[in-house]
Amino acid sequence: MTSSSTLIPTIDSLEQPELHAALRQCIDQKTKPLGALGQLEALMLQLGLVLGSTAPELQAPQLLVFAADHGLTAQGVSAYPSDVTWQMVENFLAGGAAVSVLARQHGLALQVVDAGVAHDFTPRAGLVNAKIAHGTADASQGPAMSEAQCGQALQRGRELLAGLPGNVLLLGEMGIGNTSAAALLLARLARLPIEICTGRGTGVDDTQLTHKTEVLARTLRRHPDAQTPLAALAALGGFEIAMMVGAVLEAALQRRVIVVDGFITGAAVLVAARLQPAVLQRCVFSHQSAEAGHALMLRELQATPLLHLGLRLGEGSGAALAWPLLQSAATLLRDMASFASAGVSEAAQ
Ligand SMILES: Cc1cc2ncn([C@H]3O[C@H](COP(=O)(O)O)[C@@H](O)[C@H]3O)c2cc1C
Ligand SMILES: O=C(O)c1cccnc1
Repeated sequence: MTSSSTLIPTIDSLEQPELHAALRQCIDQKTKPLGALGQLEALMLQLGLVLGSTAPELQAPQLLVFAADHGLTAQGVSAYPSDVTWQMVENFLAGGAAVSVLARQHGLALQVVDAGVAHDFTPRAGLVNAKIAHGTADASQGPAMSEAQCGQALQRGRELLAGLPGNVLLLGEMGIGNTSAAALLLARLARLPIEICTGRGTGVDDTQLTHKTEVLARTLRRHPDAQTPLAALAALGGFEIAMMVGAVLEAALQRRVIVVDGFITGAAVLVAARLQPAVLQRCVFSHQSAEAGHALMLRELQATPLLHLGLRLGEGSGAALAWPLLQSAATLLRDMASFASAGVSEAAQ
């Protein structure tokens, strides 16, 4: 594998005390009671800090849906067959999936990245071929991917960002079995019991959930040495997750706003944050998923999600749904009058 210093960029902390003070002042001087825009005020502040302006403009938002298959599905950890991964990729490209509809509604440029689907696609517009392999190996039997493959996925993820227009990246994913990979990464990197990290994913019943949890517990025991973020990613992760880690790191380096979706995109952000903690300054957490481990993951990341809609879909659907809130935050910051400009009296005393 290429040395991790070339794979992993250094993400500097956004230390900008003057801009921070200017943004706080700007937000507090808007014509509203102090703090009255609630969580949107934190978002306004964050967008200003990431984009380096008291009048930030969100430009050409790009939604990338990273797709891959998982060898662990051989152990019966999902309610759906692996073929759904490539079939849903076709559905994304045909414009019929939930994320396709939402991206169209909101004017988000959508591309599907084949990070490692076990299927050969016909090349076409909207589909990026970044296939590392036809699915990972079964992580209950050995490492999901080699260190070299993990490095390739990180590198490809970084390269995808080069030349991508705009200043916002929205994350999405598709991969039958990937709630298992995400639960394994959460358990290992946050040192949490696998029982509380494991959820129903596509909707496994009680018996299947018990089985899934046993498989994941066994898989963790199979990889006692995979303790660092990169070792855990290679042993337990997936190609779409590894490629998202690279994309998140590069997007952070380029000072893009990163809109995180649910449990699986969150797992990629968890790995990236363990490598370079300052990536979190650039991340907006769109929603809290109904997937059991997601609340724990968000707590681990000290993240406050924007929406609580009981979604458990993935694809980037939550990120797309939260997009109008980011637009509103940026527009309010730019266009709202101040007490002085509007001639409105400030608080008494
Ligand atoms: C039709 C269909 C569309 C989806 N879109 C996203 N997922 C979601 O479900 C999968 C993860 O759940 P598990 O770990 O249980 O397999 C991922 O592909 C995720 O994106 C879907 C799942 C299905 C069945
Ligand atoms: O939270 C998610 O992103 C999620 C949950 C269940 C299934 N697929 C994705």
